[in-house]
Amino acid sequence: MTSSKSISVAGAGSIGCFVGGMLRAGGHPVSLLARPRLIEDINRHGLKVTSFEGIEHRLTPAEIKLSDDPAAIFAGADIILVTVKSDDTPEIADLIAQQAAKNAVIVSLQNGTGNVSVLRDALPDHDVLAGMVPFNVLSLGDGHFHRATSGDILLEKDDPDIAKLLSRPELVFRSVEDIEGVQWGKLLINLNNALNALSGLPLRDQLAQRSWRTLFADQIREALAVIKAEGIAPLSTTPLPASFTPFILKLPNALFTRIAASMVKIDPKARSSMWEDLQRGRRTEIDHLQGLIVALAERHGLKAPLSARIVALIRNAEEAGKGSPGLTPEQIRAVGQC
Ligand SMILES: NC(=O)C1=CN([C@@H]2O[C@H](COP(=O)(O)OP(=O)(O)OC[C@H]3O[C@@H](n4cnc5c(N)ncnc54)[C@H](OP(=O)(O)O)[C@@H]3O)[C@@H](O)[C@H]2O)C=CC1
Ligand SMILES: CC(C)(CO)C(=O)C(=O)O
Repeated sequence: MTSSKSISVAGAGSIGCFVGGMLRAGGHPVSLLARPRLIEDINRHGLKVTSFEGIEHRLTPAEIKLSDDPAAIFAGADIILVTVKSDDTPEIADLIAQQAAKNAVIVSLQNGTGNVSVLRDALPDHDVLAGMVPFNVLSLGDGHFHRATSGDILLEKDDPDIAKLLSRPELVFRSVEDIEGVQWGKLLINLNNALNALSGLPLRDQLAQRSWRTLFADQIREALAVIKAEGIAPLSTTPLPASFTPFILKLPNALFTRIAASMVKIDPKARSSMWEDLQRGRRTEIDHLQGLIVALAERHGLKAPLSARIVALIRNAEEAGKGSPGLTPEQIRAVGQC
């Protein structure tokens, strides 16, 4: 493999634009499959990628290929990064199947645990790799995408090593042996996406409050029991084992803040991707997060009342279409006395 690869982003939004922009700044030719409104934004303002540590790159529209036509974006791609929301994976997989060369490597950079099997089923002739993005990216408008928390992108081990090829000091990709464990570990962390979306608070303000962390911890405990029944061992992406996370979350504010600060950097603007979905009136990924826990609980004859409650509250918020309902942890628990 040569060092510069032609990279296509399948579904440019927060993650696709940030990762795509950083890879372009690192010298790879990058093309983005995007909606017309985003193409218009980037054509007008350029693509700006920034990060909480002070990184900033500005790319002119001439430096990045943009189109809403999958044929124009996927033909000639060496690597296709899938960055659509989970409900859109079947559709994007079909578009890739129709337009991409067979030697294109497909990398899912999505949350949830089911996207890679959807891609593999639709793309049997392709090498499909699982990936996991631990950090938060905000779409700030006018073609500006801001990375608001820390962490390296983790990829399933492959030969040749795609992680090594894509990695650069400003955006590290690392290959890991047990990507499935990592995905399940991330799912536990993503249980807070819905809480953050329901709260309407920036992540840092939300997690600074013990009552929110306790609710998050209770959800993790409920999910861990279900995941264990499924025979899965989730892997933590922090130095602490996944089973330890609820204990840390329940610590008093000052102690929690000190421990959390040593593990993750988080700037005041960070919010979950589900909050962004509610704000924009889009369908969320709730079925792939708490919804999956509820489905697995049913399969094993277990109960997951807290997850079920949160699914219902997110559904209500999606239907209302008014963004975050701004609930408190007490209001969330009171809905069903959890
Ligand atoms: N945002 C974050 O901070 C993080 C997100 N993730 C995960 O990464 C994945 C991507 O999330 P995120 O970047 O936030 O999602 P976004 O919704 O911001 O981006 C996906 C984009 O793809 C577009 N899209 C979908 N289908 C097509 C198509 N056929 N042609 C052109 N454009 C298309 C969507 O448009 P439209 O909305 O109009 O359909 C949307 O703009 C998710 O699984 C998420 O959970 C992981 C870590 C952090
Ligand atoms: C914020 C983060 C990184 C963890 O909740 C995320 O994965 C998301 O927003 O989807």
